[in-house]
Amino acid sequence: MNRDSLITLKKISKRYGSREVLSNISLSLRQGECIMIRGSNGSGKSTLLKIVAGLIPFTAGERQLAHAKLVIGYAPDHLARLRMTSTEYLTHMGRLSRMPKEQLQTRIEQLHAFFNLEQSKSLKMTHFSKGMLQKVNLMQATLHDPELLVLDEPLSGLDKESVQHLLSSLQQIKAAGTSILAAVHDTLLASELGGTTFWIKQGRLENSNMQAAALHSSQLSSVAAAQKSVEKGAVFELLLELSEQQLQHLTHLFPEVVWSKERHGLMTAIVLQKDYYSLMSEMVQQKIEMISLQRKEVAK
Ligand SMILES: Nc1ncnc2c1ncn2[C@@H]1O[C@H](COP(=O)(O)OP(=O)(O)OP(=O)(O)O)[C@@H](O)[C@H]1O
Repeated sequence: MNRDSLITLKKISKRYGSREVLSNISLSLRQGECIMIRGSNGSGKSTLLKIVAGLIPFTAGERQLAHAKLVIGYAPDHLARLRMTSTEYLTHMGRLSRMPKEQLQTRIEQLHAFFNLEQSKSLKMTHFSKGMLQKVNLMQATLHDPELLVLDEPLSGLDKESVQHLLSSLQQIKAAGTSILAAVHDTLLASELGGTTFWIKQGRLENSNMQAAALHSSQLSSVAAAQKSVEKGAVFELLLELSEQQLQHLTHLFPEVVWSKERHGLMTAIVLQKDYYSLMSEMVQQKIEMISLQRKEVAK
């Protein structure tokens, strides 16, 4: 195991019955690092996160921790609207893990202040909005001040204001040195927290930064090399001006488009031929401004 790594997965595979969901996955996460995991529904993101968090067993491979007492916080993709207050819920969670009473009380106070939920700490969670529930979900994950935070789609289904609150909380958590591993459906969290994005495709892990770097090269040969594994034909490089919401929308509709941030808030999209016409028509509908377009032929 790399000396700087908090956690390393080596050739991990996971089967549910006869179905292999994860195949030969290797991944290493260092202190302070952020890693985003993307993939279509059912591709195995949650399964991978639960393995990292130590919540489920795996079929083959190795999971190595930097030290035996590594604290990992895990936030599932949603928290139920429980018939208790956030204080009662967090107290219950803290007691389950035998946190000393006074330390637990202080920490719960701190977390309500940090997530701006002080006003609601005596309110039953049945009255909470999705954004408030997601904050409590993050509060339970950070209760023990984890070195690694594992988050399953932390921003999904939230309104713009809740997203902004959570993003700034996560930025502060990251700035304090916590490593973050998150399953995400779009580029928003990655663009705010930075780090590396991986895709799970057919049970295997692919590094999308490597894919993007290869596709970005002005050398036609490297475009061809990156493309070869996907399909033959042309690729299109678009420079676009679009809002975060429009970016999320397009990412959701076209998961194979590779995005990267440029200066002055512009984005480059590398688009495969098969997605090109539907992406263009979606852009017209969304009134997205295109600054430039380049077609790059791939030699067959
Ligand atoms: N406990 C389980 N028993 C059997 N199959 C399971 C179990 N948990 C998950 N699966 C299956 O494993 C596959 C991967 O599921 P997983 O929840 O990890 O995907 P995901 O990428 O997180 O999906 P989504 O984006 O929809 O949340 C799916 O086909 C799912 O049905």
